[in-house]
Amino acid sequence: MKILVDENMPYAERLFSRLGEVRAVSGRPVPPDALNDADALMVRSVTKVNAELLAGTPVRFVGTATAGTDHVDEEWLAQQGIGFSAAPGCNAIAVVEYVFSALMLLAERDGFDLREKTVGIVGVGNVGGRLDQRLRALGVKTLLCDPPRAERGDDGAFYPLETLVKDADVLTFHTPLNKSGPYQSLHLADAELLAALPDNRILINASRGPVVDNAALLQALEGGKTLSAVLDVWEPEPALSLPLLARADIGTPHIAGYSLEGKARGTTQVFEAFGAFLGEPAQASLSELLPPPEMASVRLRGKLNQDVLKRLIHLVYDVRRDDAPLRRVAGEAGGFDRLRKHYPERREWSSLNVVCDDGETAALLTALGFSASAA
Ligand SMILES: NC(=O)C1=CN([C@@H]2O[C@H](COP(=O)(O)OP(=O)(O)OC[C@H]3O[C@@H](n4cnc5c(N)ncnc54)[C@H](O)[C@@H]3O)[C@@H](O)[C@H]2O)C=CC1
Ligand SMILES: O=C(O)C(=O)[C@H](O)COP(=O)(O)O
Repeated sequence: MKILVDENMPYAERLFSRLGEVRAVSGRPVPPDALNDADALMVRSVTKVNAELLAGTPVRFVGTATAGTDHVDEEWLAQQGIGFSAAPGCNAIAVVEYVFSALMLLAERDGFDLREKTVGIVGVGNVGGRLDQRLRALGVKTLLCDPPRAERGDDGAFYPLETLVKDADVLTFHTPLNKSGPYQSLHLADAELLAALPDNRILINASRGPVVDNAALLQALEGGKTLSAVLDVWEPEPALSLPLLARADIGTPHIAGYSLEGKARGTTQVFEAFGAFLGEPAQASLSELLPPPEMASVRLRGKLNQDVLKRLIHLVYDVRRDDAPLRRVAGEAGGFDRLRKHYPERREWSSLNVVCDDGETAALLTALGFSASAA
């Protein structure tokens, strides 16, 4: 059994070698000769998986250690009888913490209290749903837009996108990239939506670049639109628009989901799915894989206010850490991918044990996702 894994998939060699012979290769592009004798292929979002890549190869299973699947032609794989698994929700917490990190930064810069803002969440699945929970735990009002869920009759109040455009101070996109169909999300934020957005709003895209029409956004910003833009994903990648990056308030190289925990969950989820495909139960736990965090514990005195929360959030992950390097290298060939490939360790809030002298603070931090206790 020969298993090809993307070289940027942490722990893949260690886990998949329990099931076969592993070879780690580049994902953009996958060396074509590597596919000639591969039985399985484990990719990340940078690899387009389709007939062009796999026709005529012996590959029988494809796993992607990602939540998004727009890089995979699932219909073609099914037609060919090739097994497939993604890793739904693996990095949702990381994306939520990215959004919080960005909002805390803008709140400090522009002098607002997040609890006085309304956050509109477009796409309320693994990411959007967790973001909603944490924002509400903090006392922030949210407005949710998810037509597929609304039409399924899921619990909760769902609003049309127009309502969020009109009433939300922050518009944050967490949909898959649907290029067509009833729930098309390609250019969901288009010139018309941008024109309808009142001044001084915040737009966040940590889903897929083309969910926001990047040319229309640049045109709006160049035309004097007062809008703060937080962009983790770009149209196109990796050759993003440098003028748009220059206008973005925060710009990062598609790393919102790049916590170590998120990446490790991605690998373990596809490892377990491949084991099930082979009929060989395979299990892996994060605790056997993850190293101890660099910063494990802090003591917190008194009540939690926004400033203290911001400092705690930025202690674990500060989005400026990823914004500055992108601005430095975005114009260089290969710069975008290099930052992603050599991504420094980043942990999730749960890795920080916060010992509080106030019980309410400990309870709130726990609800937000930190490991908190009162002592
Ligand atoms: N920047 C990054 O590093 C990451 C980006 N992503 C992207 O974010 C997307 C969302 O991630 P998850 O929440 O894990 O996916 P998910 O599949 O759990 O949730 C997506 C939600 O969007 C809704 N939706 C679909 N079409 C919609 C539309 N046109 N308008 C509004 N809602 C719509 C779905 O009903 C679903 O509830 C992924 O598909 C992926 O493309 C995910 C993880 C990391
Ligand atoms: O899971 C997803 O969907 C993502 O967007 C990933 O964070 C993308 O990471 P790579 O697979 O491109 O490393």
